[in-house]
Amino acid sequence: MVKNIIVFGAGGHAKTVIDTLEKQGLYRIAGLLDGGKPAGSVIYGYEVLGNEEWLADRAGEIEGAIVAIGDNWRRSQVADAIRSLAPDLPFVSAIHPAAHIARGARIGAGSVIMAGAVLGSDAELGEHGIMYPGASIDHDCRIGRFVSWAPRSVSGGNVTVGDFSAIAIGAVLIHSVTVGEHCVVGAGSTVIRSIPSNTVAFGTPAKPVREREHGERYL
Ligand SMILES: CC(=O)SCCNC(=O)CCNC(=O)[C@H](O)C(C)(C)COP(=O)(O)OP(=O)(O)OC[C@H]1O[C@@H](n2cnc3c(N)ncnc32)[C@H](O)[C@@H]1OP(=O)(O)O
Repeated sequence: MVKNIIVFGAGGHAKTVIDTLEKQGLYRIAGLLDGGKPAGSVIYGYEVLGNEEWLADRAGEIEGAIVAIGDNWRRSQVADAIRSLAPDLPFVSAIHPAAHIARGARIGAGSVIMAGAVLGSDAELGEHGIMYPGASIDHDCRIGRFVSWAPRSVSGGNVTVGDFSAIAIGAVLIHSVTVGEHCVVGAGSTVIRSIPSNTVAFGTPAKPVREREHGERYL
């Protein structure tokens, strides 16, 4: 049965999540919640109903939620707020029918996997992960929570990426490297050696460039 869900966020990233949900065809979008947009605005035919507080009174009418915010740290803050307002509300994942999910792959709740993305054999994408179009995570990778893979970023097998890290557009991670937590791997970089947590790294080969605070903007 089609479930009623709420999408949190009404910006550019939300448009891609809405498109993915529509193609997936499993959920009915009851509306959008975004404190930064006037209530009553309409995006792709879906109304902005208010901010997170809207949920407090109506949690019973809603069967699922997804946070459609591209920034990993902001997405986690909104997910935490939803958890405290509606602890029993499950997060759903948006998976495009043109994505390829290999045998044994596991997808954490609240994730978004867009068209042309590939999650490889026995690979694990943690909760609230994002794989943009053409992103590819190969076999046996372990990807933490709130990690984003920008368009055409790719990894070899057995790669580990810690929570909250962002792999930027077109980056390449060779097999078996580890990227720590709260890292940003810059656009077009080639990671051939592991990157410690809380680091911005870029270039070919990618080198640590500076340390990074939790939640520092990168988009
Ligand atoms: C659907 C979507 O839109 S998904 C999102 C897609 N976008 C992305 O993935 C991009 C994410 N951002 C990046 O990758 C950025 O390059 C970052 C965050 C890693 C670095 O950004 P900043 O720290 O702001 O670096 P800034 O732009 O100030 O550049 C500082 C220096 O580093 C260089 N530099 C920055 N990024 C890179 C890079 N990826 N590769 C090589 N050199 C770089 C700059 O040329 C500059 O060099 P200069 O001082 O000699 O002029």
